[in-house]
Amino acid sequence: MEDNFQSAYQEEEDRLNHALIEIDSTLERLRSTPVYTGHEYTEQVLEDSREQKRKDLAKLRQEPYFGRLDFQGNDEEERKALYIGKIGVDREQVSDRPLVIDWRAPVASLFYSFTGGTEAASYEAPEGLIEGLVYLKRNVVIRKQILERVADTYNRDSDAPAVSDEFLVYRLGENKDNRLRDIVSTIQEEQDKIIRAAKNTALIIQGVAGSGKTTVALHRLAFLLYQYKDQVSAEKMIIFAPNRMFLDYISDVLPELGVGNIAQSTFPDWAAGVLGVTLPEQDASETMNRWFETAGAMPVITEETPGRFKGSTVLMSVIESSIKLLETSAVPEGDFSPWDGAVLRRSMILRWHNEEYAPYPPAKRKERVMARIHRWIEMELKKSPSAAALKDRKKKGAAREKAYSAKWPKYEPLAIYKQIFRAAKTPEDWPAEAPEEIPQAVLKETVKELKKGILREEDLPPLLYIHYLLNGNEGTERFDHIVIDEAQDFSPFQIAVLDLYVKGHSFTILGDLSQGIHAYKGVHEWNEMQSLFAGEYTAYHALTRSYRSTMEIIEFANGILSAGVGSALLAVPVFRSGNPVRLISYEDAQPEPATGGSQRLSAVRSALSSLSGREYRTVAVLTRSLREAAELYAELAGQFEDIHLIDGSITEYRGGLSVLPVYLSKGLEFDAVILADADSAHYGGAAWDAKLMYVGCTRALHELWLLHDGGLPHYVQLLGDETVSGWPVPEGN
Ligand SMILES: Nc1ncnc2c1ncn2[C@@H]1O[C@H](COP(=O)(O)OP(=O)(O)OP(=O)(O)O)[C@@H](O)[C@H]1O
Repeated sequence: MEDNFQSAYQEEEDRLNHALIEIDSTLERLRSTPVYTGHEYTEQVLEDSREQKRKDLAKLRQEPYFGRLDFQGNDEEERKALYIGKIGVDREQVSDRPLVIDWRAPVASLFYSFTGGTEAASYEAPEGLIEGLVYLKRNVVIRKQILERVADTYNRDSDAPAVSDEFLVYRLGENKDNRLRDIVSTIQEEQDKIIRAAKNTALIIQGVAGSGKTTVALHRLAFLLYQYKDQVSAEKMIIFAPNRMFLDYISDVLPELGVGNIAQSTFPDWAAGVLGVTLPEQDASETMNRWFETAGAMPVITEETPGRFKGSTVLMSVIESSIKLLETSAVPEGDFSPWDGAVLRRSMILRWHNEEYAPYPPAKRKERVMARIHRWIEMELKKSPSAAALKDRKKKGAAREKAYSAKWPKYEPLAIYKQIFRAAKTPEDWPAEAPEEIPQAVLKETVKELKKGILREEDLPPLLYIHYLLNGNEGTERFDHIVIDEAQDFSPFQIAVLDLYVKGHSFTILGDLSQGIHAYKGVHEWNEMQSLFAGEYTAYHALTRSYRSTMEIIEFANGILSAGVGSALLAVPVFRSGNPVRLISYEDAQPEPATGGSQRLSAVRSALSSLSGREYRTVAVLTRSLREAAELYAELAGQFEDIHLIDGSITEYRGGLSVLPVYLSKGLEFDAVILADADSAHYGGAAWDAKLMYVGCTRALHELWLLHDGGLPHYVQLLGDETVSGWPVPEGN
């Protein structure tokens, strides 16, 4: 075995040295080719491709590839060793096998989809299905041109021809820094299917915590840009994520994959841009803080909860019919007369409005009709008998034209939204009552808030929809692809509106219903979103393996889900074992006795000292509410270095020690997590509380400690080997 390993290592080292020599000589030749600066188009294109290659090779020199796949197609005479890297590089002779194959190339899919066994494997190539045998799947770790590791995850000639998880487990065991990273060397089969799925489909992905949803979505964008180069461009893709700090956290992955310029935004920021309005900061919204503040504070959620109703397609239909009503009665009553003696019949104006300009959306239609009226006035003016009459008519005409225009409905989204809820004066020919589909409670609350000028996140999809119905999507280019992360917090209405701004329903929608802590506005079942699309335009995938946390943490978190939520969406761990989850009561005797402050504070301090003293790069203290996080941070700040409070306004994730409320930790991960206040006084018995605790626990990669006052919620269960109680015995005892 040792000998095999030595020879494999030697073989790869030789291959690496050859590859580096080849890369260097190509690079040198390209660098010595004079840069073309002339105006000849073909030469410019050639220069662009040379420049791209210079850049690719310079990047590739450090880490040319990460994998090797030995494959022999049924039609081929011998097996080939294919080296797979982040960037593909062809050899000088096009007929030669590429030096490095891009991980997104069709043949590279075998590296990910092959699951072992002796049977033939196949992949889809442009020329059709290619079948053959895989002989070897090998991971190589190269850092700064040095071969650090060689691991065979499959070898047809060995006794156990199954793909092993060993290399994956090694990768998962590493400590993480403060950024999400690419996973090209260890993409798993279930993830690969999503990454390579066809473009014009609304993909809906339910993935357990830590199943790689965010990571997969980013790799999928890189794949789409490669596979559909002529149809999509990075500038026309967008990622929606829950907050600006999260966007910062994921911001390194795409550049690592060689992809730039993809827009990243939160939904409110993007919506505000389209609507041309400025919104107040959403995150610290009073509702959220009120609900997250204490156990059991969450009201019962029904279809009449404002967030749920405003996110429903019922409101969408109400808006549609309201705008139709407005449109049919848009042309003011009576003929138009710019001055006495000149009359433009209403029937003519109606003809322009209802027939000639019918294809335009209402606001544009009004613009066209008014422009036509203006031209008519100018023609009429030419008939003026004298200069004095002309002057007088011009003045009168302008005033009456303005007055006539003012009689049209006000085609402005907020004004119409207010009118639909009857929070503003409605046109005379609208029914006096608000549409009966709007529940009374929603009506009352919305009217109150709109009158005070308060706009909430859930008001944005209706406003955008009104904007779209009035103006079309003129001025806003349609996206080639939209990614929605944490999609369980999105509403069907949001997706339906976004569908108006994307070509071919090209969506990647990812989320986890078990993490639906914003259920007062988000979806409760994926079908609410899937049913928006015709069957052939949508597909559903489930990711069930969790890659983030150790087995102990996953089993523990699964316990919370099944006992607290009754959910069947449990995570399957990768076999990576770590320390047991630790449950520590404030009363437990501490390794270092308290030095002032409450027992609780002293327990948090001890836990933090103990965990930050280990080799972990990121440690988080999670509280139930923002207020508690701020208070704890104030107590801890003087004692610990590199400690940060994360509140809703933070835009940059700095790593180190973080103190934050659980609901803001969604999507992030930390080497170690301390859940402060993991007791029933903070986490009540409701499913929602259990979900919140589940989110907190699943942020941990290697270590999870729960501190409590002795009263644990019913869903926190002491499992056999996966949990221990009390403080760890100090080293040396
Ligand atoms: N195939 C893989 N190989 C190595 N690491 C992986 C793989 N898939 C996921 N990971 C790692 O697992 C962790 C979780 O990934 P990610 O944050 O994308 O998951 P998620 O499903 O979005 O999680 P959550 O819903 O809990 O926020 C990351 O550290 C990621 O690098």
